[in-house]
Amino acid sequence: MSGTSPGRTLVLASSSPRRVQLLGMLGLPFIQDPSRVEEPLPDVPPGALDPAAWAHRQAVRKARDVARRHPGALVIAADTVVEVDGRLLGKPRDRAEAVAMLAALAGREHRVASGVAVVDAATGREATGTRITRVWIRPLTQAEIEAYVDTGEPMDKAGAYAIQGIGATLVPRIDGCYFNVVGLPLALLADLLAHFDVRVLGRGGVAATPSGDGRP
Ligand SMILES: Cc1cn([C@H]2C[C@H](O)[C@@H](COP(=O)(O)OP(=O)(O)OP(=O)(O)O)O2)c(=O)[nH]c1=O
Repeated sequence: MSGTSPGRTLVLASSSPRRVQLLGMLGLPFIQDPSRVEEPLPDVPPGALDPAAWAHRQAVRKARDVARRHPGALVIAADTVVEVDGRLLGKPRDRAEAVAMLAALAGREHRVASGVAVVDAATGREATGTRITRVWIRPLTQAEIEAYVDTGEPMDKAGAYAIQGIGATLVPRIDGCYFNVVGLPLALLADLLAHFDVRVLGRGGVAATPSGDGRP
């Protein structure tokens, strides 16, 4: 068992199978306990919400919520939103919304913002951060959009696509962390965990030192 201090429980505050899989890749033992406190995106004019600030706020809310149930644990939460033309896109509510989101993203670049929060339930100490990845989606015909929505893949994904699935065929290019798009930026997470002396590669393997609160 690499990394965690003896007796320290790591809790992933997420219902996302992608986040479970990504955290599992790091080889740190953890348990899953999803939070239900995520706020719906408010209906505000374009540009009114900063995507990274929104994702950060939701990640902190989720982590604090679950930390209350796990005294002594280190709790990890994340949140992911897509931003295009100053509008934030979460998960589509229905098929029509998924089609509209994909039409808005087709043939251009957009941004994916994820916030990550690690909360020490024993002390209340928090390490948090955000990452933004630029993603290009190729031009799509209406028939392609409908066919993609028919696969069912878009429905539980921010922006109505999954870069890790069939959606990979829509994305010719990204600039930034791939794992950020899937929902859990692993390089950032490793830096945040190091603030609590949890090291993916063992002592000295992660650059950050366990000082400061890790805020961006
Ligand atoms: C853009 C994109 C998003 N997503 C997913 C990641 C997130 O699971 C989801 C965004 O929704 P979130 O609200 O961030 O997360 P969630 O509700 O799925 O899970 P939880 O709050 O319990 O942690 O979109 C992909 O899987 N692939 C992609 O390419």
